[in-house]
Amino acid sequence: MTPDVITVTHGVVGYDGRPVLRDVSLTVTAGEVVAVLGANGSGKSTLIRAILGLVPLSSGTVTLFGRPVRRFRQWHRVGYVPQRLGAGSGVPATVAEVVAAGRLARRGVLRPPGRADREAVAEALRAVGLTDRAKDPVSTLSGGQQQRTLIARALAGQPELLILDEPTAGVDAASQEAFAAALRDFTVGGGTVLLVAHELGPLRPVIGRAIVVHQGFVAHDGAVPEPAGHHAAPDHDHVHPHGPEEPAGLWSAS
Ligand SMILES: Nc1ncnc2c1ncn2[C@@H]1O[C@H](COP(=O)(O)OP(=O)(O)OP(=O)(O)O)[C@@H](O)[C@H]1O
Repeated sequence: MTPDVITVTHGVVGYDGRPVLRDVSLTVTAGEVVAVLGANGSGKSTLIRAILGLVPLSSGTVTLFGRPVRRFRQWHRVGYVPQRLGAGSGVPATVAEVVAAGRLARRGVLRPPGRADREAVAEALRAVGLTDRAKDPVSTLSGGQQQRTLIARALAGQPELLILDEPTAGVDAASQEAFAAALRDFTVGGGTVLLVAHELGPLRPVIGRAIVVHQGFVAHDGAVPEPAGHHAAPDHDHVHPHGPEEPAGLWSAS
């Protein structure tokens, strides 16, 4: 049996007493690439942050690699790319330095980087197509390239699970393609991915399953739904996971 990497069981999360996730259950198993979809404010980032133990559940449970997230200590097994961090703004660090920071959880701050660290950084830069920019200050990169730098930083830690919050939002097409290729390599190596997305674009072929969050519940868990405008396609399988009040346009009803 494929081991469970993430489980959420009847997860409830609220801010200031206002419920955001009302009753969410899901399981992600090793080697899956799962997209979390849903309208703005539906709770996608909150779900990701609850999975990482960054926001507390008011009820329910989360496990990572079979351990309750509260007691999870093996953070080197997880790579996290938060939403719109902005690696570059005002930071004089080079691309290679930012990516090398992704090794810290593995080697600790006191030990100087060794050959394995240097190789992991080089491999992560290659995976996202930024090898030729390694020595450039991050601030000189485009927004998409900065986002790729953050993804490389997560990859450099050689995690088993990658969690990414809107990794391709506002990212140029070339960076989206590079990211899709990096994800494919990561999963070929046995990695598991959970990512939040608004539009899948070039990521679409890499995604194996979609979870649609709607009004604090999982409205759909299964095949990747087609976005609006694809209903006439001959292979359209009529997956309509959205609720009746969901605004049209993202994963719209026909
Ligand atoms: N730290 C917080 N404190 C209070 N309310 C919050 C906090 N974080 C998020 N919220 C609220 O919770 C709801 C869900 O937010 P969340 O960021 O999880 O949604 P999302 O689906 O990721 O949205 P988007 O697609 O716009 O990024 C929103 O109404 C948001 O305003």
